Amino acid sequence: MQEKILVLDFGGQYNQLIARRVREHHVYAEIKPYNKITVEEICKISYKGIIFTGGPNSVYDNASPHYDPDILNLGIPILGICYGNQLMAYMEGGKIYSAENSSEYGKTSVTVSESPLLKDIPKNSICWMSHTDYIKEAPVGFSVIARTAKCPCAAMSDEKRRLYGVQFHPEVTHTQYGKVMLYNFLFRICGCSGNWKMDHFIDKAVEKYKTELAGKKVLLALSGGVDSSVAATLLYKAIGEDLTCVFVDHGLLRKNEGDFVENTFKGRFGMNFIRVNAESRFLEKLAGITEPEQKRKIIGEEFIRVFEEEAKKLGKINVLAQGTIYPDVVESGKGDSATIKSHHNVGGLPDVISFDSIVEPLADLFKDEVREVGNKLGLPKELVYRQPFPGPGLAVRVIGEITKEKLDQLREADAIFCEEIAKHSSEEMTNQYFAVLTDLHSVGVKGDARTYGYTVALRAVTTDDFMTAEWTWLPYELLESASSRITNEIEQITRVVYDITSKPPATVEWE
Ligand SMILES: Nc1ncnc2c1ncn2[C@@H]1O[C@H](COP(=O)(O)OP(=O)(O)OP(=O)(O)O)[C@@H](O)[C@H]1O
Ligand SMILES: O=c1[nH]c(=O)c2[nH+]cn([C@@H]3O[C@H](COP(=O)(O)O)[C@@H](O)[C@H]3O)c2[nH]1
Ligand SMILES: NC(=O)CC[C@H](N)C(=O)O
Ligand SMILES: [Mg+2]
Repeated sequence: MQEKILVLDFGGQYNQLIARRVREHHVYAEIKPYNKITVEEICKISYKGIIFTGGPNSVYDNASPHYDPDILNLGIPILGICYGNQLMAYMEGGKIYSAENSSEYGKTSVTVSESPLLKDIPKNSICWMSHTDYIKEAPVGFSVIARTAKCPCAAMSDEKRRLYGVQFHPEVTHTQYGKVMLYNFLFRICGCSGNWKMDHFIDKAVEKYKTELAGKKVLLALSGGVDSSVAATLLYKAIGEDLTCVFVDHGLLRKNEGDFVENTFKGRFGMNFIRVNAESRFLEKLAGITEPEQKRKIIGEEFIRVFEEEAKKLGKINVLAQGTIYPDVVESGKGDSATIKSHHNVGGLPDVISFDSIVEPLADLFKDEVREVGNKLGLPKELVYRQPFPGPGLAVRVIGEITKEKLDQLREADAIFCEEIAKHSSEEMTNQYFAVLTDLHSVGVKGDARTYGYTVALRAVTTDDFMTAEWTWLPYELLESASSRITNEIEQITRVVYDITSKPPATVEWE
């Protein structure tokens, strides 16, 4: 029988990441919402282990999600992460507090003691935190097995009952020994053997869509980014000529991007390709709008209206396909997860759509898994390793009201920053980099005269899955030449700052 791990979902941002990390150890993992599976069902499936995820709630709120206490009596090893850890401590009689200065976000030094969960991990290392509440006293029967400066119980265990909890996130790569901890849990504690292999995702998907979409025509929203290009190639393999790719130039693209996408796709890969120039209608709809969520919703709706019009022109097309990936879904708020931002292709979709169905072949995958699929499909490297670019484009990088003039300035600033990164051969250091036109004016002096112009923020991040990220330590010389060129070459920009915030607590984009 196939070994399985249950990931019990309390609404954390990293649930799919936990499943994926387990997958990387060749153990199959299944995610279930905490209230959608009973203890009897858990017993019947005979899971090798259970992982409680993090979540946005506080355990002492009566309305917060709780598990059935019998779950601890099944004899199945359990690992609680963050909220899952706090919940286990709380329900077993430990003390959970929240204090103004108890929050920890991002990289944190942790000191561990001996435990099967922490085998082969040095006494001092770095873990990744994202919490406000903390366990002040572990429950009776549990020992404290890790501490940080602010967290008196950063990990706990009841070895006899094989119950473990960690306050930090072993599933994110920034936790130095997270992978080892999960290995220890799966192999030393749950006794897994690791015989599961990632099935041939491509073959399975192609088979599935061949059947599901037989006789149907599909319009694929193609941005020229990694995700939709991979989705297009996958669907083209399944349905060939019945696929039409529509690329919308909404006037919110980077410098020369529309032409790049058109030149890359037109007449290549054999796919039907249409470019729609829609700048004026997008800018009209966005005029005067400053609130980020409202911008995203307007763009999400306008995209769909364009796709509907194109579908009508082409005859009967009932299916819309998008390159949605898992992080788009989770940040838009799903189940018990908090809404961080409505990605235009998920939370920003309008309620009424004329397509019968939406197909998203990559919705369970992370960016780096999508790239792996792209490589296997033989897509060119410059496409597979393109840095991501959000569907709402520069609309979420012009803070405040959007105007064509501001967009043009930002396009220039962004192009200069990108050129300088290339000139300093720093592309390998960073996974995404761009300029933001802030809404802030500041006083400057150019040619002995007073100026009062815009402030541009530069952002570069290092990450593999875009769920968490660190700001990139770009060389000072690069930052200096980018700043000097931007303020010299673009008259209205008088100040340049560099964003040094990790995710969390910030996000990659500013809006
Ligand atoms: N300009 C566009 N024209 C048509 N469809 C788009 C456009 N921008 C985004 N989309 C659709 O929205 C989806 C989500 O956008 P997103 O930017 O997350 O993905 P992507 O552009 O495919 O990849 P990447 O994350 O690498 O930029 C895309 O996969 C695509 O289906
Ligand atoms: O298609 C998209 N539609 C959106 O609305 C959107 N918002 C953010 N992003 C991209 O997602 C990654 C994570 O970004 P955040 O930390 O800002 O959420 C980063 O790579 C962002 O560029 C988006 N992509
Ligand atoms: N990431 C989490 O699971 C956070 C748990 C809880 N909401 C806290 O802030 O402490
Ligand atoms: Mg994109």
